[in-house]
Amino acid sequence: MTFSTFTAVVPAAGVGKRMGSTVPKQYLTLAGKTVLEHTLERLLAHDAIAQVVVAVSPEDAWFDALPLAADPRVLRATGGQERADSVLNALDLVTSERVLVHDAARPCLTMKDLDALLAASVHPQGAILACRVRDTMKRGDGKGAIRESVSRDELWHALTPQCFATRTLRQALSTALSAGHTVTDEASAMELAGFYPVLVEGRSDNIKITRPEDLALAGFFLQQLKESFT
Ligand SMILES: Nc1ccn([C@@H]2O[C@H](COP(=O)(O)OP(=O)(O)OP(=O)(O)O)[C@@H](O)[C@H]2O)c(=O)n1
Ligand SMILES: C[C@](O)(CO)[C@H](O)COP(=O)(O)O
Repeated sequence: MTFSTFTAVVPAAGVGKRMGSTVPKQYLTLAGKTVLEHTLERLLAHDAIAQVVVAVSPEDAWFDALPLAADPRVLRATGGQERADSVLNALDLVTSERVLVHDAARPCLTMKDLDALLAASVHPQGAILACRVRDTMKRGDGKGAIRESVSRDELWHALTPQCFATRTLRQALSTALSAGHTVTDEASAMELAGFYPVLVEGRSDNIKITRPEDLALAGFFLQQLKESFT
């Protein structure tokens, strides 16, 4: 399948509080390179991705040392206070009509999932990779006990990449942030603006490295993907 060209925005300005490492998690080493390098290589391997804008903290001393930072397809933007601020800053450098946003901390994206998302990106309201929740779901009462069971039939984990018309996403994020909303993914901003992005079922091993145990898990998944990856 051939696609028009996209820019990818990669928010990489987080400090990784939940990871608890001294080096931000996107610069931890995984199978011989940094998490961020794995992520960038996977995006740049796709023919439809012409450029990647990486949002990096102004204090970041690691990014410019990566060989990929000198790649003409890679641009550096200034990260912000929250993930959504970083994405909005990066969008200022995006000139393509459509953009996809992918966490620096998700290094196990497959080409097949990226293909599926880009194929769905013709949807005018946008599209995101997501996977169905597996376990029985409970709502807590806020005091440590169960209030009720919740049907899992309509519940999904929001993954990245998430793909939208650049102008619409910029407007949606900017409006949501100005109104003081907490926006943890791009789809949330689009929802607040009245859009209904499509859910594209992706692989559950496209994990976000969030806690210390996730690093070894991502290493295992990357090894498995290397053996089966097309
Ligand atoms: N101000 C921020 C915060 C996060 N991110 C990026 O957004 C992605 C997903 O966020 P998350 O996992 O929450 O990363 P951190 O904010 O680094 O983690 P924590 O919340 O544990 O501090 C990461 O690639 C992270 O670098 C960013 O670009 N700018
Ligand atoms: C964008 C994201 O990866 C989707 O799951 C997520 O929202 C990042 O933020 P979080 O604070 O780790 O939920």
